[in-house]
Amino acid sequence: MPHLATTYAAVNSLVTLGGDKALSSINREKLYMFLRQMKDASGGFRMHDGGEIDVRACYTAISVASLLNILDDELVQNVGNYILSCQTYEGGISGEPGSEAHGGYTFCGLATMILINEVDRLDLSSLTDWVVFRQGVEGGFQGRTNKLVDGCYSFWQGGIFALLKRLNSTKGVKPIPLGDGEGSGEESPQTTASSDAAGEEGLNEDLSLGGSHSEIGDQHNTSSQVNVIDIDHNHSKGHANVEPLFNSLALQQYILLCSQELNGGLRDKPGKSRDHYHTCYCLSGLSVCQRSWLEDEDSPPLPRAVLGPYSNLLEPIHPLYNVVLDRYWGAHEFFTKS
Ligand SMILES: CC(C)=CCC/C(C)=C/CC/C(C)=C/COP(=O)(O)OP(=O)(O)O
Ligand SMILES: [Zn+2]
Repeated sequence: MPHLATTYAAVNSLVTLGGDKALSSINREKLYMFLRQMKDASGGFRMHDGGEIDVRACYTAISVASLLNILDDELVQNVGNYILSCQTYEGGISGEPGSEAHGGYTFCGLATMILINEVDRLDLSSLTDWVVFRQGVEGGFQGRTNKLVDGCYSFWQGGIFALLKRLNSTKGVKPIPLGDGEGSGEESPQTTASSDAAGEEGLNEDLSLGGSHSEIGDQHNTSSQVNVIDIDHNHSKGHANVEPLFNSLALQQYILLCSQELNGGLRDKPGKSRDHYHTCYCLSGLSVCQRSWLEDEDSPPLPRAVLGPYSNLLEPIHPLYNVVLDRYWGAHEFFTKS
């Protein structure tokens, strides 16, 4: 049975492999049809035929569609309303309406809202307030209030900071219209999340977030205002620094010293076993954390921002999709042309 989680993992894996052979092996027409079949009348998505509707399904569907350049109005319709209905009184986002705010779903919800260009509809101030209190004394993040820290939240919560930082950086999200170019030039509203990260040098410079989606043939209606962002890493502006809204060195300490298994691989916490899931999300969390002082993602972090030897520095990732940044650009170019 096709499933959105495995679809997301497979597409990200192929993008990570990169190259024409891997990228052209994805049947985008059939994948688009699958995504349409998973779309629910509520606006949300199901994980699989007859499966659960939740924020993770919305993210995996929209992320894959965006990465493959098959995102259109039909897929986007009412997703934003569904995600909004999951933002809780605490400020974070739950898996389904009425559930508890959780880091995994908050990342998924925030990233989805950015990808569909509706992030300004969330209460970003209370979301920021919620996430800044999720770092434990151990240095790692917990997924939800009063729970234990766990290495995988280094990305789910740490990735939220990476996204908020870009939204906060005065440059905002530049809408790129699909199809006929209608609506171009409009700036989306700036977010008002905590401005603590601002105030340092370089924050008034342009970090445009822009991208474009093309159609697969004439199949999809892409005529209206479906927008997407790409984080533009092409502006080199030296070493502008912003203070992260969490303790970056403490998180790196937790990942490297508590989550790392001496024989290789990473884990939730000492006493737990290593696995691929925690290895992936601890490393992605470490990568965004090492760059949390940087306003400009294009320049390398200063040595003091990287815990331990500078050889600990990981490849940058794209924080919306969680793929190595270089490979994201390869896929972006490939699917923009084809
Ligand atoms: C794209 C993708 C794979 C998204 C998944 C997002 C994600 C990690 C969602 C969290 C799921 C969940 C119910 C965790 C609680 O488990 P728990 O009660 O064992 O953990 P906790 O005590 O830390 O809350
Ligand atoms: Zn975990």
